[in-house]
Amino acid sequence: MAQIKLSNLRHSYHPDPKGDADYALKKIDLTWEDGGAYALLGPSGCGKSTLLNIISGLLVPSEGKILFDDQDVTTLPPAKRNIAQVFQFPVIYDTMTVYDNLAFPLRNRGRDEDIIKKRVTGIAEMLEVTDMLNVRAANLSPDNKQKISMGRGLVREDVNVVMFDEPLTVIDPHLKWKLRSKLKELHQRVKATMIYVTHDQTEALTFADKVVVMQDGEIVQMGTPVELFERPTHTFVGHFIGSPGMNVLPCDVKEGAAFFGDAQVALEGPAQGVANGAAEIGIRPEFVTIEKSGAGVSAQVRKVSDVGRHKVVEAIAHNQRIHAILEGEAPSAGEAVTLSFKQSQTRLYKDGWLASTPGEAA
Ligand SMILES: Nc1ncnc2c1ncn2[C@@H]1O[C@H](COP(=O)(O)OP(=O)(O)OP(=O)(O)O)[C@@H](O)[C@H]1O
Repeated sequence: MAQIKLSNLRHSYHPDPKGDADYALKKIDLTWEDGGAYALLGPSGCGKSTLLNIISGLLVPSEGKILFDDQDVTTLPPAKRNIAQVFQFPVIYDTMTVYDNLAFPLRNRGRDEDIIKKRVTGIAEMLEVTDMLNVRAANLSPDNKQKISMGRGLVREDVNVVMFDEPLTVIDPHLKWKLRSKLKELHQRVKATMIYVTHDQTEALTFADKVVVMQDGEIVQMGTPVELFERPTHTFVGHFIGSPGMNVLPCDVKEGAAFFGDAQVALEGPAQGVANGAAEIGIRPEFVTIEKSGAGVSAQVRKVSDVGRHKVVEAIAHNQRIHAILEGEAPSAGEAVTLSFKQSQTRLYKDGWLASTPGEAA
């Protein structure tokens, strides 16, 4: 196992990159601690595979370094990096038994059969595939094949990192949650450094202790699932995480106070150093309350969706769509209402980045 450090990393697929727009990875400084369970989360095209390929050695970055503990591996080929990878589609040998598939990475490294047996049966037990050990892999269902593929990634005890690249793509939706929680349990037992790449927030938040959120070649936040939910440091994180995501509303800042339309909105705390002019208010739907009348932002209900555990209300105010999550009774579409935002959860963002701090507002 190892700590993995990415230092001043940039990557461009252009032969002669000019500006930031030519870089698939803009500037990455990041440390993955030894034994951590990480998710790398972001939309399609944000640079996740590029970053993964740089860590695995399939790609040499245009600039910067990769360190495994203190060893500089920037130009080392994949075979010399001692990593395991689990891909979107199962990588297993159909003609071999499940046992031989799991044993393969160890036999490849010349391990004793005694040790192999111990590791293979241990991993099989964790994955709940012991009864399949003598079955030929060709006869397995797609999700069992992917389980074995994961097992092959986890069977070696000497890897620096295990990387999962969208490993649940081929899994039936009703089995996804099962494999997701299995993987989390495996991490707790195996204690290897794991990086799980996905564009699915549920997968990222259930698997990882820490989630790295990427957008457009940049890391916008690294934090625990709770941190990402409670204090998104960028509006992209607020919007991308949550269902529905954070409301991001244009506002006007005057001497540190934020105005949405003509109403002042009380912020969580001071927004020091934010110049007068356009900015954004961020408030999660969980912290928007709706009253039939009273003080607050005047709005009109556009739609109410019953999603089982709660209702999601979509209201319009100053031409902006605002979501609220309600547990009890909800208003009807077309009704005039007033919205209020829980002050301690109302944040100010400037140019996308968090600009308010908790405490007494100015
Ligand atoms: N081999 C390549 N040559 C040129 N451009 C590339 C190459 N691979 C990726 N890119 C570009 O680099 C950017 C990042 O792509 P990358 O595949 O790393 O993103 P991603 O987040 O993994 O997306 P996805 O989830 O769709 O795989 C994109 O703009 C993509 O078009």
